[in-house]
Amino acid sequence: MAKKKTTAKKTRKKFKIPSFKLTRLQEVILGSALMVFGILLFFSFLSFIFTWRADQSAISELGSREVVTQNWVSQVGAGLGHFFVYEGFGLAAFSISVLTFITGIFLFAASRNLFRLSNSKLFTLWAWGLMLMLWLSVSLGFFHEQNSMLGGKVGFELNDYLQDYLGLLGAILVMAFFAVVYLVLRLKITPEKVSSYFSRQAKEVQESFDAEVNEHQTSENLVKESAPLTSNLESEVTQLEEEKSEGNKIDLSSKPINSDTSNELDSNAKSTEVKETAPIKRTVAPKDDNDIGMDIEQAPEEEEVIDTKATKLVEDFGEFDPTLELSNFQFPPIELLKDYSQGKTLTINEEELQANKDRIVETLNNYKIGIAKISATIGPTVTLYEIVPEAGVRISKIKNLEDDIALSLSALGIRIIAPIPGKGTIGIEVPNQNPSVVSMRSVIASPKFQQAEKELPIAFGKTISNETFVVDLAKMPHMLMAGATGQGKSVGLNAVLTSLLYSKHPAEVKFVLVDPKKVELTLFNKIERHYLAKLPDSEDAIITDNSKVINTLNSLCIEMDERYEILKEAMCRNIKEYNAKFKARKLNPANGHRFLPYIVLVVDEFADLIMTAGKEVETPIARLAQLARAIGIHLIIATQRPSVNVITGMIKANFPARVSFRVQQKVDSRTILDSGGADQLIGRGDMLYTAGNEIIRIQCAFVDTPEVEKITEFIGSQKAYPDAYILPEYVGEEGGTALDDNIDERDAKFREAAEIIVVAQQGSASLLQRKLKLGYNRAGRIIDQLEAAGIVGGFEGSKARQVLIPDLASLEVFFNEEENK
Ligand SMILES: Nc1ncnc2c1ncn2[C@@H]1O[C@H](COP(=O)(O)OP(=O)(O)OP(=O)(O)O)[C@@H](O)[C@H]1O
Repeated sequence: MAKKKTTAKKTRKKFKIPSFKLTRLQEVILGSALMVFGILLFFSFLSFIFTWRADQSAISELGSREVVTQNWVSQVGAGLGHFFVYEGFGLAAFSISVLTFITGIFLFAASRNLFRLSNSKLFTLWAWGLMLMLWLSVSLGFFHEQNSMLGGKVGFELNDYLQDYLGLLGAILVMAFFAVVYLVLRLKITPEKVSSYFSRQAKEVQESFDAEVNEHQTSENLVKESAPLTSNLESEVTQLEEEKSEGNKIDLSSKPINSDTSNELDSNAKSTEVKETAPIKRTVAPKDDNDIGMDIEQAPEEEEVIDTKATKLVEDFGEFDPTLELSNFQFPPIELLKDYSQGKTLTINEEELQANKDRIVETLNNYKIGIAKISATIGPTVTLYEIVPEAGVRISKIKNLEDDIALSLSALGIRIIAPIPGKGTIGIEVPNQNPSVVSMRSVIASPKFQQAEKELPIAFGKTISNETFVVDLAKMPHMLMAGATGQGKSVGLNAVLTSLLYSKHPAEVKFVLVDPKKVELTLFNKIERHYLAKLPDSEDAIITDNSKVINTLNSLCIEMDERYEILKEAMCRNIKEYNAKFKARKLNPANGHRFLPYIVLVVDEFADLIMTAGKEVETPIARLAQLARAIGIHLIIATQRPSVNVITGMIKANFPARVSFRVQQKVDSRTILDSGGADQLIGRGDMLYTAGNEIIRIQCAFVDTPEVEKITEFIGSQKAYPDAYILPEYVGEEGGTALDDNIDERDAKFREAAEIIVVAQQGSASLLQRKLKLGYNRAGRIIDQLEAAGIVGGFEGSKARQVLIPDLASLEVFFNEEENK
């Protein structure tokens, strides 16, 4: 599925429909011209059908004023008809007039808003329209004998050609095959759909038939049943009279005159009422005179309701497509990224390898460690030498000598892994003399990234064995990133963001960017209305002011709570399940359900933030980190100073994925990775990654500022949402307080809110949120104020509050009284 998606995406990237930029005036003029031309074509063709014989002789002389033609559009009509219908496609040529007319309307009526016909859709319309025309023309070619006009010359010739090679039967089969292809690809008609359509139709017919029959039967039964009742009575009365006259004693109780009949009548009436669930009844007759009969009643199987509302909605409208609003969004093409390797592959310097090997063997020999085998894996920046020590050498010995060996090899960036987990060998990583740059382009283009079946795929770079390293941010679920200044942290953050820009539609992911340095992430301003999220009323989506960060973090906490609430209501455990359910139209948007994009919070310079805001940021960050994974909020926090007062225990415990570029001291490395090694890195994107278990050395992909600029410009120049993704409003401690009925301190939208609540007779904050487009907090505060004013009742748990004012007129009276107080 995901593979299909990527291939589709690839084709979309490769094939670009040329976009002609016309001014609105040009569009109107061109649109009208095409509409007129379409109509002209239509009438030319139509009249050509009737007048072609009469005009045939004039065709060769067209152009001169003296020529008289019968065609309604005169010489032009005769010429067009001759060209398109006679010489061309026969009756199928009408498609051209229709397509031309539609294109005209599209341009004339400002297209997008009225007809939702984008350039690409128009292109598809033409392509399919022309193919259909060709098919029709060739198919009508079968009837050439009867009327040569039907398929036109093209239809006839192609049909003839097919028949020469395939015979009549073969040609018919081929045309039938193309018809099937058209139905399946264009109209999306599959055998399943056809059969489900017919079974639905059959069911409907059956139901209406049943209903009619039952109606009929009820009335008939009533008539029939009343007849035996009267005849029974009559016969019984005569019998009684006879018996009386005969002087016999009569036991009236033995013959309940009408109990049977009335029962039957009852049951008949009932059977029509409960038509669908009526049990199946039958009677087993007695075998002989001594036996008694038995009535058997069998309950019918309950009907399965397959046609639920959701499946019907999906059948009618297809799955919900979150990308529909920006359906023409084009992912940035790979060409925007620079290829730093310029086609060069990793070159192996034999001499360097040999020299390093000799030094390793010699150094280890100095410590009396014999080597049985040594092998090398060449990576982009470092080469891993894997050593199998001679039998009897204890690994702990090598581990203890780690620092000494590193010192003896005396090169920056040496890291000793003793043993390599799962291998039982010892690894020594030695930096290459000529490290190669891992370009972002190479990792984005790699199949590993393109085919990654991940929610939020991040292509970090390449591992030591030169494999592209792709991880899923959604699984991490949060990441800490550390590194001394100038070691590649900002490039790393850009690589993360670029990966997401190349893989996720704006509807699927939103970024909250916090950049106290004010310069690192500013480039992303251009994609504000596509990919960024911000607080309501804030001007810039990228947060550079530390005081605003607190509001944003708290707002994210509110978003988190809201998301949990709607997930609970939808009975989903996580965002993936929820979105799948929403796409399948099982959740009603009228109940506050919506497609939830992932939110990625990126904080650069976290140390700075902690220093200025301390607990105020730490608490919401820790809360988000603890709880936000299931509802699709993921945090990436970067810092230069990975000291314990910045990366506190609480934060560390909730960030299992850690990335470290080169740090100054071993202690920093320990703080971030819980082990040394990051102090031994060589910088320039050389990094260690851990998700809790083993530590992987990666060369981070390099993406330069101009590349990011090009990508953001490409995205920013496309049609965008009207605004950035708006986060819930958060009002700090200083905001209004609850239950104080101070008229002056009431919210500006108090009155409007009161009217909404009274009209709906439902005191719920979410109703206000929806109708007034407010944040959760503000809506909640208004509800509290409404309670204080006596318009709504008290909190009633999960139920909506009671509304104490019955209608708008009473509300008006209420406000008037309040004013006069
Ligand atoms: N992956 C990489 N490959 C090659 N060179 C890199 C890579 N990452 C960074 N560099 C080099 O290192 C320089 C500094 O990188 P970067 O700006 O990311 O550092 P930083 O850690 O963010 O520094 P600061 O914290 O001061 O902003 C870059 O300009 C680039 O030349």
